[in-house]
Amino acid sequence: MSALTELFREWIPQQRWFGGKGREWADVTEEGFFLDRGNPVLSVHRVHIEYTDGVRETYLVPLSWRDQQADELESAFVGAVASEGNETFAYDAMRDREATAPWLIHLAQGSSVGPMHFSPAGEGDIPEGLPGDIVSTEQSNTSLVYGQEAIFKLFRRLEPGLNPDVEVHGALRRADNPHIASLLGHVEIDDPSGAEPATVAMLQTFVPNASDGWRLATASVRDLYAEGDLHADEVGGDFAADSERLGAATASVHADMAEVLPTEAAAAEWFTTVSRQMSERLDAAIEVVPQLAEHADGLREVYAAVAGTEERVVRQRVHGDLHLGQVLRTATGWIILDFEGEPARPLASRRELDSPLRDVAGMLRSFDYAARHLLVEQPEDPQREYRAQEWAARNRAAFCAGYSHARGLDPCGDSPLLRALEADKAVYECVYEARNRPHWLMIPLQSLARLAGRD
Ligand SMILES: Nc1ncnc2c1ncn2[C@@H]1O[C@H](COP(=O)(O)OP(=O)(O)O)[C@@H](O)[C@H]1O
Ligand SMILES: O=P(O)(O)O[C@H]1O[C@H](CO)[C@@H](O[C@H]2O[C@H](CO)[C@@H](O)[C@H](O)[C@H]2O)[C@H](O)[C@H]1O
Repeated sequence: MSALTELFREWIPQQRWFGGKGREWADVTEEGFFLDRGNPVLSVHRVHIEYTDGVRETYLVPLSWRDQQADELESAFVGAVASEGNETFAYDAMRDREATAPWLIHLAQGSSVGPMHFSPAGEGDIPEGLPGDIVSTEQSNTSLVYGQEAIFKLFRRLEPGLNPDVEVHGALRRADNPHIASLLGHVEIDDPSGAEPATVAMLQTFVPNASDGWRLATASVRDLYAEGDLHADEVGGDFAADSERLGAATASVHADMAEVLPTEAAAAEWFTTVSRQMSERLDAAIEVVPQLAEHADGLREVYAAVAGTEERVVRQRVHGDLHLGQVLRTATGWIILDFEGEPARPLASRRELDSPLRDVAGMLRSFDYAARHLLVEQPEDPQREYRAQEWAARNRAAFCAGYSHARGLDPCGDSPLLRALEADKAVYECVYEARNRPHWLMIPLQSLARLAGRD
């Protein structure tokens, strides 16, 4: 094994963006090239990991190289490598500000470097020459903000094919949708085995002076808890009007996606397939989170009800992982981000036509999350639990009303599919939390008691 792959074996599992947590590594190889030979030198590596369960994944890791250790970059240090008698020091290039300019310079020029191809969208200015600052929120990918003008998102896990984030943003821009940020360009890398190129990165206009929905919603919940006996509609930080606008923004995005991307009426087999897939996902999730087993019977009934449904659903492209952390509130309204779907799903399945209720369910789950997350670190308090539920119910209803007014169809009626999609999302969240934030596992687990019909 090369010195570099040894470093990756140590360093990658500790990175927030690494999706293979909890899996044992069987083998690792890497292939790299130089993207920029300036100071510092910038190299890009595709790291191919094979796990003992046979699954293979490829991650993208850009490194910056220095002749001496840089104290100010201590938290970005990956390791030292000896070459021809000298030691060079490798850093996480996304945290090394001096190594961030080449991405935009190449995008502005539309260059190709080795296997990597940079494509400007031809709309809006690319602020080349500026350094980028890493976005510090918890992320599946890694983003750099360039001078509050543009945001560059590096997709860490590579798969052949155009990333839906680039594809959908491009389509919604053509539809002139007001609830998205403009696409400024994207980057692809050739596949070594001749498959379609993988999308490496996306550049978008940065939305300044905005707050994300999670921050706003949880501030509203905090206000409610601070106010002794008042109800959600009586305290200053009521979020319902914003939830309603968010419902309308979601409906607008769905309507445009259905207009400019393919659609298809759902046939009976689709409901059967969705029901089976949910059950399979539950089986896999129980392996990771054994506590899910106590809800399994109830959940299987909820999923079985989907197979027999006669709902009229038009399948279309959807967001796929819509939650309060994916929406930004500006002075004028909501912007929806990150159309790449659930990061753990294979790319092909993230591009499949689906029910828009998948996104409605994601957002309904998120209201539940926002309401409950403060309870996790508190001793049990039935009064607060009641208020959390009240807050969630109020905002869920407002979101549905906003969606319904804007699209002329109520997404939240008594739908077996919606209930099953909510349960399926909560099962996904249990696995996500067990792997990334075990202290939050209780949030989706407690919701599952309700969704599986035990509460
Ligand atoms: N166009 C944008 N303008 C302003 N902030 C953005 C923009 N795009 C993303 N962000 C910020 O970056 C965070 C992560 O972006 P996101 O696309 O959701 O990445 P990930 O796929 O890693 O979750 C968002 O929660 C938001 O705070
Ligand atoms: O934003 P990502 O694409 O990285 O999505 C993943 O991480 C999310 C957490 O950051 C996770 O969302 C869950 O926690 C949110 C609060 O942090 C909450 O608003 C969501 O409702 C809940 O699902 C998401 O599931 C995961 O895919």
